[in-house]
Amino acid sequence: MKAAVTADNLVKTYGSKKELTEALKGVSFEVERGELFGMIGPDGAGKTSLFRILTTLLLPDKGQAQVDGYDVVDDFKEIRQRVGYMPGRFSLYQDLTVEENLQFFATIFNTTIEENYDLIKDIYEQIEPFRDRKAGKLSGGMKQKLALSCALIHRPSVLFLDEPTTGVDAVSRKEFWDMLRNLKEQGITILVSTPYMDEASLCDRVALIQNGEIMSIDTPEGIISDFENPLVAVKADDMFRLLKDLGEYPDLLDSYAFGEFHHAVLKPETKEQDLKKYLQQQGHVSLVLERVKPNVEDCFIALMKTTA
Ligand SMILES: Nc1ncnc2c1ncn2[C@@H]1O[C@H](COP(=O)(O)OP(=O)(O)OP(=O)(O)O)[C@@H](O)[C@H]1O
Repeated sequence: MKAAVTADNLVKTYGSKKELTEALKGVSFEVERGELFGMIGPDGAGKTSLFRILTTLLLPDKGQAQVDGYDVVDDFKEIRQRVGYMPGRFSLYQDLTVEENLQFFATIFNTTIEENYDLIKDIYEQIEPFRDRKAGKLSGGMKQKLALSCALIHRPSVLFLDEPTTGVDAVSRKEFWDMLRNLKEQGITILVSTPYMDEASLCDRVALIQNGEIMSIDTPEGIISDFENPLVAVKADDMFRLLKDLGEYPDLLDSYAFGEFHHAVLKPETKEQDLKKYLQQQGHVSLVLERVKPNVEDCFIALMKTTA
């Protein structure tokens, strides 16, 4: 069976020669049917450009892509019937009510709410009590649920969600990922983009994207297992001076602020105790230094440095 999505060397540039932005610099990847696939990268990495190409809203300059077996340029009409797309800024009609929005999306896809209600039931039921409220008057979490219901109402086989959890509170974010897992169980292939590295662990596989290039594609566990060097978390009273002193330690590969700690990547074979002694000699007080397991954000930072 063919993959749900195949991208082969996609290139997209904006602007003219004077001011050229290379949004995608030859992006290739595949998503299997039924996968929950995360495209993870910061603002400006190229995620929106990529999703727009795959949903036939933007033409690539070079390269090819297929969605559900159809070519994104030649077969755009077929693809539009088969994909659901939830853009970063929800594509809701603010002046229409919840129910009118859903009705509208059902009508343009030549279907009815009733026909596919089983697919959206669990999601839509949560906002149904507000079905007469204008979309513009909904909370962020409710808008997100309505936008997802609208993107699903024609029962797409591949669903593209562009930064669906950006600016959404932690509880709604968690609920949203639970909804995605339920949809995956119903056989829908899902591509979701996010700038939140902690959401990587919720995907089957992820691609880490930066500056229009995919740096790595793997399961979240696979990405983490590629991080081979010892990693320590360090904190002390003077965090600013601590980062500076870490930067001067010869057996360190990298150091960066990480929440309430700094993370320090040691050269292989380097002993944490030696680093601790060095920092104590530098006069750091309330020093805490502990070996930690890397997470996807550490891997992203390490890959950024090696591909820069
Ligand atoms: N219409 C456009 N004209 C010029 N430059 C653009 C246009 N759209 C995007 N870009 C630039 O292309 C690059 C990739 O943008 P894109 O929106 O695809 O990335 P992104 O990862 O989705 O980030 P964001 O979350 O900020 O949308 C950025 O440098 C952006 O400024």
